[in-house]
Amino acid sequence: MTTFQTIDDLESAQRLLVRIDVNAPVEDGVVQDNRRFARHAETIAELLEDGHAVAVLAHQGRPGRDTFVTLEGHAEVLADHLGREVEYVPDTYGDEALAAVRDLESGDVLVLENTRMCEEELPEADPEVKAETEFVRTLAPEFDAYVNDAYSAAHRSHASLVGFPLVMDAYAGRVMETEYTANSAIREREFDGTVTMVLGGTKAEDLIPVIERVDDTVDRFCLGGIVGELFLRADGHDVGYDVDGTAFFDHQWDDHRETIERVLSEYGDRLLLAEDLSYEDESGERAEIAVEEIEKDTSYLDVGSDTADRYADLVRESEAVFVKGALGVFEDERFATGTVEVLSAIADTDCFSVVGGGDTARAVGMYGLEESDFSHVSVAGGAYVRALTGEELIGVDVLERAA
Ligand SMILES: Nc1ncnc2c1ncn2[C@@H]1O[C@H](COP(=O)(O)OP(=O)(O)O)[C@@H](O)[C@H]1O
Ligand SMILES: O=C(OP(=O)(O)O)[C@H](O)COP(=O)(O)O
Repeated sequence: MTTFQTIDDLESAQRLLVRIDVNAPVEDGVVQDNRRFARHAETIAELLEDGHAVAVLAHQGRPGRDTFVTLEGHAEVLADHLGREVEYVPDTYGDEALAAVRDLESGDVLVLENTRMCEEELPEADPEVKAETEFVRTLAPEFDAYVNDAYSAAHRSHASLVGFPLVMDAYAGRVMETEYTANSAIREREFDGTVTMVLGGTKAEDLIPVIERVDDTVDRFCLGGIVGELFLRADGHDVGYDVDGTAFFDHQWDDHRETIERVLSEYGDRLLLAEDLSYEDESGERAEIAVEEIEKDTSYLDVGSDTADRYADLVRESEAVFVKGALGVFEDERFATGTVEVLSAIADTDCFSVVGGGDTARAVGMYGLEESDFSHVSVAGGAYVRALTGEELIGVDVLERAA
């Protein structure tokens, strides 16, 4: 049961401001399609069929990262999924944006510029504060209603996610509704056998607090990716440092060192770290090294084969497996071993399984696995792991308040 209004409750032919989350990988400046586009395209198609006019709000990347780009490419990917023209305007709520919004007619869809290019979108603040921003105050009167479909960003208290429901009618889109229902239900399940959580990816800051909060439901954690390297650093290995200009490790280490060290010492054998890692050698080939021998100046891009085999064996013995984040840079086939071996092991068993993360979910399709091999493939990462712990999502909370 949802406690917010959904798009089923909308009157037809409205002017809608629709927040989606198509935050996606960017390679050489070009946005890559991921599962999020197809899922949100279904919501938008349904809205257009009902005669609504749709202006889309979304973010991409974080300021300062090379994935922080405009939404021009996103509009093209959405247009491919929808099979119709999608206008893009390089402005979010200035004169150009307002002119384009006023021209919208029933059945039209327009993508506004990356919300994170507006100063008032970030940083996080209370919904009441965000509702007072010029961003929200300028756009809200242009629309009949606001639809939030961005479940995967619902853990962020940013203007485009939490400001609008406080000042106008607000509804959940299909992705918001289905992801919320599926992820909330997971928490109610009980498992007789071993429950394994596989944690990787780049956003250690989202995962480290979760490890402690799911402590009583998860029997063991298999770590890889950036989060795994930070734990290896705490374990005394020369890894988990920013090298070659990366900005993944040091700030997350500074912010979470205490928790990482505490979890490492308290969890013992339940917390599994990589025993070998993989990197690119001088000839551009995948090479592997045992963690005892690793050197500080190398970028490690995947767990090694022994670690991948060990994690896959543990998955095969489990009754439930939760995955968030990739064990390596799976987008590059040379460093996909850890992620793909573990996902394949899950797909081959009939355990209850959830794979989460906008980027990680993409690995399922990229390497010939079927979504039907998993109990649930979530397009959300940080929001899904928070749902597992029963933590409230602020973006959902404001929709409930609006109802
Ligand atoms: N060792 C690593 N170095 C750099 N990137 C990594 C490493 N391991 C995993 N990744 C990256 O993590 C990304 C997925 O992590 P993240 O964005 O946190 O998760 P998601 O979007 O799936 O929630 C993948 O795109 C992968 O390339
Ligand atoms: O991709 C997202 O989260 P995820 O990687 O946890 O799935 C969301 O778009 C949130 O992005 P953010 O983590 O930069 O705030």
